[in-house]
Amino acid sequence: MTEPIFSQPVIDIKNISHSFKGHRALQGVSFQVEPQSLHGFVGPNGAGKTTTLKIICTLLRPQAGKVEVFGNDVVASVKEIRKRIGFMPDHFSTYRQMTVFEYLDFFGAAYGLSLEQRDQVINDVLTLTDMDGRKDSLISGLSRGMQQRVSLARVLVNDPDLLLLDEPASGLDPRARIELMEILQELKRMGKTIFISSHILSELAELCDSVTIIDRGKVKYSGTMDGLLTHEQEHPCYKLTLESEVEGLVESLENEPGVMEVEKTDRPRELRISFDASLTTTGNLLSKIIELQGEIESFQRDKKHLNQAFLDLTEQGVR
Ligand SMILES: Nc1ncnc2c1ncn2[C@@H]1O[C@H](COP(=O)(O)OP(=O)(O)OP(=O)(O)O)[C@@H](O)[C@H]1O
Repeated sequence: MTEPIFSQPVIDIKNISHSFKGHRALQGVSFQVEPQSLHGFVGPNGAGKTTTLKIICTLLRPQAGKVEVFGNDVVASVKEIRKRIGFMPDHFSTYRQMTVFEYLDFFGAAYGLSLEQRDQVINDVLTLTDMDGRKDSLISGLSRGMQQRVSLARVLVNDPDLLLLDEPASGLDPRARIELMEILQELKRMGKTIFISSHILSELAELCDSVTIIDRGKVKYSGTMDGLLTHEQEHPCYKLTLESEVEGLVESLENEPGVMEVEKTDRPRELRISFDASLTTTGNLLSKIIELQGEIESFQRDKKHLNQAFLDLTEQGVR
């Protein structure tokens, strides 16, 4: 893994507020995004995600507060910032009657790349987004998942250090979603910082290192994913996979003090166990499982449980 290039936060938001015709879309929002991290930005519809993204990528000036991207002020250093970021909006804009190559070539030219550079860059970004074979396809004929990947390829044309993605997974089927997440992980490995908005926390839980949760224009949490778990950790939930079935294990665990629920998941030999942390510990649970002759294959925190944390923090919760 490469060492972080920047010691300062890539995005530093200090106390920004923004209103539209008297409606307060953002109220005193502050948070930071660390270099080379995958940072989730989660909130229900209308929470203020797009407004914040637009401010970060210099499309909207904050009415109060200060935003720095790579240490540059978003109001004073628009050009410097734009050179280093790539913004992917939540909808595919026009250009549907172009081929994938024409579309990327158009943006490459707009970024001032020469003909030779464009050929090279377009091949690279199509390989990265797994769209090699689709160079000559019309954009209008591509599936939504493929259009999202072309949109991502477009964002990569100027080799940005920071990617800002507005709801990139919305409307994608599970397979396309997984493929997109894999591409984002690869981009992170390449040293890019990725800021990704979503209204579904579970969609980002496995992917992101850190997360900011926003609701009705106010930040409810900002920090590591694991920190979010500890933040709301009164009733933690773990997934247990056993080497082999153990008869009566579910019932025995359910009778343990502090255990709230034990349920079998769709996967073979996998159980989901939630408990009251003030009454028992993971150590107690593991001891009990071993005592009952359970051979443990894996025992890990269930990140889907994060949805509960999100519901606790926001009034509307996840859809
Ligand atoms: N141009 C605008 N004019 C008036 N109101 C606006 C404008 N843009 C956003 N808003 C309002 O500001 C609030 C925040 O909107 P924003 O689009 O930032 O939320 P969001 O979290 O991105 O929502 P969604 O998930 O639905 O896209 C909403 O109440 C929205 O209606």
